[in-house]
Amino acid sequence: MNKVVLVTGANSGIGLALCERLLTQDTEGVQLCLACRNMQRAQAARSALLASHPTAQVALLQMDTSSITSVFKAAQEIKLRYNRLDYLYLNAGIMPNPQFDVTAFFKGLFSRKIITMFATGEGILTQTDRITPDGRQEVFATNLFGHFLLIRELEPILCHAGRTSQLIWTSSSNAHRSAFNLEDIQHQKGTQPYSSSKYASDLLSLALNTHYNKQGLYSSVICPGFVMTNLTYRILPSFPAFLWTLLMPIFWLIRVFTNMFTLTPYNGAEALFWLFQQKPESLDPYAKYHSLTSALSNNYTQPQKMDIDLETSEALYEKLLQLESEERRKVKEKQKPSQHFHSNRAGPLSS
Ligand SMILES: NC(=O)C1=CN([C@@H]2O[C@H](COP(=O)(O)OP(=O)(O)OC[C@H]3O[C@@H](n4cnc5c(N)ncnc54)[C@H](OP(=O)(O)O)[C@@H]3O)[C@@H](O)[C@H]2O)C=CC1
Ligand SMILES: CC(C)CCC[C@@H](C)[C@H]1CC[C@H]2C3=C(CC[C@]12C)[C@@]1(C)CCC(=O)C[C@@H]1CC3
Repeated sequence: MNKVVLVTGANSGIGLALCERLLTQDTEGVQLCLACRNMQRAQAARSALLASHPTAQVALLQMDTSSITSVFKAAQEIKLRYNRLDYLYLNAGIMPNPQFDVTAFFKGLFSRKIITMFATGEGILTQTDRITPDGRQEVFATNLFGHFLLIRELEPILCHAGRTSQLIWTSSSNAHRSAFNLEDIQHQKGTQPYSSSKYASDLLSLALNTHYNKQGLYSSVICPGFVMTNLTYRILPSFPAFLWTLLMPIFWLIRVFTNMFTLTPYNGAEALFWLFQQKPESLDPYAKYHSLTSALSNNYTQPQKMDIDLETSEALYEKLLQLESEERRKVKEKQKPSQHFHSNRAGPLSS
């Protein structure tokens, strides 16, 4: 039977490269669903995939992970379209208003931390977050919470007796414990919402394994390395695309010192693709699976233990469940006046 695979943020970068790789491996064997916020960009991605794989099954779904209503609506639509979901790639992500600290970068160049700086971006990047119309921090809502709600809504088609399903998070080497605070999970106070959201996804993946493995649902985390995509181009907005291209020889040279410079979306998608081929029961819930590219341009996937613990992951999970209840309550409140007219119809969010 065809595997049903849903990818969020599938219209560009690493998400799109993953779709291309999945179809190249087995065009007829997968039913792809590209979940994107912008349908024009989604259409363009679908056309590109069909151009190289004309017989492939590629469906589109509108979903903005930063919007609670959009996530609930998309989840309803998914449950109508599919009665099983084998792989859910939680890949959509943003790093808004990045600020690149040039002084810290030059200091880093002459310090012992130079390799870590290039591999993780640690110490040289901050961001200014925004508030969504739902009143949540945008980075938290987009990268983490929208995905959490989606998983919770899709539980009936992800958890099936006698078979397994996989959740696969695109995390980052930029995920740091120091950027995350259990008392401020949305990162309202700090200047590293991106790092915080990615560390939270590492923790959440562990908690999801704790709560769902017995129902056949497994969660894993990957790091794509440093990849040239829309997200990274925006880090230096005054830097035109051709200058990035001119820097490529330097980046290839850096690969000699860190294999995290995967650079292309194809290479960055290596671990996402590798996990597709693994038995989920054999995976380590404490490991982050890294896409790596050697100096000779060979791609491979390597697990690395994450700096996470069960207690913090459970505490985060509890807080997310609380936020989820709040959101469900708000949605029910909004639905109340119309219930008067549709009293016998179960609403899409009645679960
Ligand atoms: N590039 C890198 O070096 C690294 C990237 N990552 C992670 O990889 C993932 C993919 O990013 P990458 O391919 O690099 O960058 P891209 O910007 O190319 O891809 C991000 C994707 O997420 C989508 N997206 C953003 N916000 C939303 C939203 N609110 N709702 C739905 N979709 C949304 C984007 O859609 P749209 O086109 O409409 O903006 C786009 O399709 C992200 O999670 C990122 O954090 C992790 C480590 C390193
Ligand atoms: C010569 C200079 C202009 C080179 C500047 C390089 C930096 C902009 C990059 C070096 C390491 C990169 C990196 C990221 C962003 C860009 C760098 C800081 C990420 C933080 C992007 C998002 C991630 O999730 C992890 C990346 C780690 C490495």
